[in-house]
Amino acid sequence: MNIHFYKYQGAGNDFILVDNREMAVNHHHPAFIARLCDRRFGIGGDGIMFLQEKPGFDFEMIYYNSDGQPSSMCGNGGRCIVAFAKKLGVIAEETNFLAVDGPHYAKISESGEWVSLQMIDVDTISRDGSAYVLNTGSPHFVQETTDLKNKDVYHEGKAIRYNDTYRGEGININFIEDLGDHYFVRTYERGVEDETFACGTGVTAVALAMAKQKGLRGDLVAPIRVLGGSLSIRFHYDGERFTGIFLEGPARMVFSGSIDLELQ
Ligand SMILES: N[C@H](CCC[C@H](N)C(=O)O)C(=O)O
Repeated sequence: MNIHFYKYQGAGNDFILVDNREMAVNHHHPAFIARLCDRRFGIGGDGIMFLQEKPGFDFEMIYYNSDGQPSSMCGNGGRCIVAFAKKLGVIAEETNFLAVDGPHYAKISESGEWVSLQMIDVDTISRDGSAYVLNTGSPHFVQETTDLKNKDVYHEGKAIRYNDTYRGEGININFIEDLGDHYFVRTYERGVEDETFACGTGVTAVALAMAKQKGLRGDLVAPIRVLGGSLSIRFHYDGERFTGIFLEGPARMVFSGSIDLELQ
C-alpha cells in the first residue's frame, strides 16, 4: 500500500501524520503501524496520527504509540495535528477537534508553528510514595529529583513502568528538577518504551503536581525545558480543580514523503 505522509515534531516528540479524510488507510493493524514508526525499517516516530472527518468537529485525531497499539491522549501530537490541519487548509487559526479523551480547542499562530492546545480539566491527583500520579489525557507518574541531566531515565523509568503497581495498564514516568525559573523534565513514555525528547501530557502533569506541592493558587504559568526544547503550561488552580489548562509550544513539519508498505 502506498501512503503519503508528513513528519512533524513538537519539542522533539516526533510523529508521522496521514491525511485520512478519504479513509484510504485501514490502520487497525498493530504490526503495520509499528513498522511505519520503526526508525530503521520504516519512517520512524514516537507515534502516528490519522486526521479523519468527524461530524460536529473540524476533524478527528486518531493516535497510536510507536508500538502499534491505540493510545490515550498525546499532547504534543495534538499540537502537531493542529499545525497539520492548518497546512491542509482544514482550519485557519482556531479549531475544535475530537481526540480519544474528548473535544479539544486549540489556537495556532499565523506562522503555523506555535500551537496552544487546551487539555482536559484535572481534579484528581494521588500519591505513590513521594511521587504524584494523575491523568492529563494519559496516565503520569511525577517524581521530583536532582541532577536530572545525569539520570539513567531509561532504566529507572522502565523499572517503575513495569513494577507490580503499573505493569498492567502501564504509565508514563516523568522526572522533574526544579531549577527556580523553570522546571527541567525528562520522560520515559509508555508505548514507546523509551525516553522521548518531550511528552506533552507529561509536562502538563508535572506543572499541575508542582503547583499542588507548592500550594500555588489562581492563574499560573509553568515554563518547562525538555531535551527537545521548551514548552509552557498555563492553567487555573483553585485548590480543588485544575481548569483552563493550555499546553503551548512549537509544532513543526520536518519532511513529507510516501512509502510503499504491504500489510503484514
Ligand atoms: N505514550 C503516551 C501517549 C503519548 C503521550 C505523549 N507523546 C504526549 O505528548 O502527551 C501513553 O501511552 O500514555
